Amino acid sequence: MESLLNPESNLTSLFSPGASVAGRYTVQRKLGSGSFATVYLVLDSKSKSDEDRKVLKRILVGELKGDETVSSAKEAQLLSSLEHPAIVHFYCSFVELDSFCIATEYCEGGDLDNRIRDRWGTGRLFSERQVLEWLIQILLGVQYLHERLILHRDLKTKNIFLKNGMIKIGDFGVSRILSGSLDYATTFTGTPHYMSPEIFTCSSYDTKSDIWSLGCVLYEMGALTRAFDNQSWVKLVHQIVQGPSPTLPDCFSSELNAILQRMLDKDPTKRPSATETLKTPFIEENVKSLAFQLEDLLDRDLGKSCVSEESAQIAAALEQKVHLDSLRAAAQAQGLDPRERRRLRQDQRAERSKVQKAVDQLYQQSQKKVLKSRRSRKAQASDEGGELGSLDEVDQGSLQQTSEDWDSEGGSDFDELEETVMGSMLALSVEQSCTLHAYQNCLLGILQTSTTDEDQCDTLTEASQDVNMTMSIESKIKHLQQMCVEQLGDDVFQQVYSYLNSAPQQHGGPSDCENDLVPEQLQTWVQDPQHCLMVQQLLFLKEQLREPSDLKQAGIGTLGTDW
Ligand SMILES: Nc1ncnc2c1ncn2[C@@H]1O[C@H](COP(=O)(O)OP(=O)(O)OP(=O)(O)O)[C@@H](O)[C@H]1O
Repeated sequence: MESLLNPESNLTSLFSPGASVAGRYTVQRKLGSGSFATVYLVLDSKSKSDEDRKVLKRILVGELKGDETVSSAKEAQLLSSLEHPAIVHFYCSFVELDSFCIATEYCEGGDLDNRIRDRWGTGRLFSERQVLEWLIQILLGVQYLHERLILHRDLKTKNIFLKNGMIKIGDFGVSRILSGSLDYATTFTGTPHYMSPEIFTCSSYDTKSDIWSLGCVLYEMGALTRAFDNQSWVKLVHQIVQGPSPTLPDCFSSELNAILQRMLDKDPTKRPSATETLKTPFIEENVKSLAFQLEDLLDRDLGKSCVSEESAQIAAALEQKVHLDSLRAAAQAQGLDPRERRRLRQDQRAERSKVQKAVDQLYQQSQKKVLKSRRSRKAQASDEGGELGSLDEVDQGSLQQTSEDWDSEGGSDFDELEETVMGSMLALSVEQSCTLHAYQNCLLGILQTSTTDEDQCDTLTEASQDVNMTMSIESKIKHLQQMCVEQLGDDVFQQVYSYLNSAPQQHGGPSDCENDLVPEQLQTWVQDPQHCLMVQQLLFLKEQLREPSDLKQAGIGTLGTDW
C-alpha cells in the first residue's frame, strides 16, 4: 500500500491557537475537520467591517503549479463577488506553504447537522413552521446561486449553517475552487447520502441534482434522520436509484410532503427548480407570512431603537439639569429670606414640569417616526407593484391571523420552543437588522416574480459551464484512499481494507446488497460506520476499474464519472 499524506502531521503548529497566518489572521481555535479540510476560527486584524471573527479553511494540497494557482484565484474572485444573506460570505483564498486557505464568514450557530443531532435525544421534532422558515431561506440561497449559473454540488445539512438564527449556505466554494485545478482534490465529499440518482446512472449534474440534495435536507429537517441511509454502500446506491422516496412524519402537512416528493423525483426533469418551489402556492403563502413577520420584527426593532435613543438623550439632559438645579439652589438658598426661597421652589417646580412636557413630546415624536417609517416601507412595497400591492392591504389584524396560523400548525409532536430570530424579543444588532432587511428584500422579490419570467437559466448543466468536473477513476481512487487513511489511520485502514477485500460476499464488501450491518469484527476496529462505507466505496471503484461490466450485473447501471 503506498504511503499517503497525513494532513494533521505537518504544519499543525502553524495553525495552533495564537498563531498568526498570512500576517493578518490570529488563530483562536480549531472548529473541526472534514473530508479534506481543517477549519479554524480566526480573528482578522485587517477586517474592513465590524466582523473580525472569520473562518479559515485549510486544505493540504502539496505544491501547486503556477497555472493551478491562477485558476483557483479566478474561481475565488467569482465567489467573493457573491452577496446574499443566505450564502456564507467568501472573503478570499491564498496559499500558505503547502496549504490552500479560504477565509469565509463565521456562523456562530454551527451547522444544521449538529442542530438536528442535538434533537435526537429529545424525541421532539422541529415545528413545521421552523422547517418551512429554514427551507425558504435555503431555497432563496440556492435560487441566487442557480441564477448565476453556479451549482452547489454538495448541499447537505453539514454545509448549511446558522448565524443569528438565520440560514447561511456554505462550502460550495471549496469544491469549485479545487475541482478545476488540483489533481486529487475532487467534488467527491465522502457522503453519498445526498447524491442524486443521475449521478450514479449517468454522468450529468445540473441544478436539479442540487434540488434532489435539498429534498434530502428537507426530509432530514423534518424527520431528524437521513432520507437515504444504509451502511452498505451498494445498498445505499440502490435505495437512491431505485428505492421509494421517504415521506415526512404524519404531523407534517400534506402540502409540504408533496413538495418533498417532487424534489425527490427520480427523474430530474420532473423536479421543480428553486424558483418554481418558491412559487408553489403553499410555499408562496409562507413566503408572504415570513415577509410580514420580518416586517413586524423590523418595525418593532426600529421602535425599540428609536425610543431607546431618545430616552438616552432625555435622560442625559435631565441629569444635567438636575445637577445644575441643585448647584444653583444651594448657592441661592444661602442668602435668601423665606419668601424668596418659596418663589425659588415654585420656579423649580415649573421648570420640572417643562422638562416633563419635553420628555412626553420627544416620546411622541419617536412613536411618529416609527409609524412614518412603517408607512413609507409599505408605500414603497406598493409602488414596486405586482403582488406587493396585496401586502399593503393586509392590516395588523391579518398579520396576527397569519402568525396564529403558523403557531397552530405546531402539533403535539413538535417542540414549541421558538428557535428563530423571528421569536426574539431582544433588540436586534445592526448586523442582524441588515441581514433581516436583506432577507425581507429577497422575500418581496419572490412575491414580485411571476412564474412566467422565472429562471430560464435554471436548467443549466454543469457541462455548459466552463468548469471541468470530470475526474478520472484513478484520481478518485487516490483521493478516496487518502481520505480513508486520514480518517482511520494507516493500520486500521489496512485491516479493514483486507478484511472487506478478502471475502466481499460475506463481509459487506462492494458486491454485497443484503447485509446492512457492519460485521462485528469491523466494529472492533471502526467506531463510525461511515468510515466502512468509504472503504466499501474504494473497493467498489477499484472493482469498477478492473471490470466495469460487473457493475451492471449488480443492478446499478453505468456508474457516472462525475461524482
Ligand atoms: N463558516 C463556518 N462557520 C462556523 N463553523 C464552520 C464554518 N465552516 C465550517 N465550520 C465547522 O467546521 C467543522 C469542519 O467543517 P468542514 O466543512 O471542513 O467539514 P464537514 O462539513 O464537517 O465535512 P465535509 O468536509 O465532509 O463536508 C464543522 O464542524 C463545521 O460545522
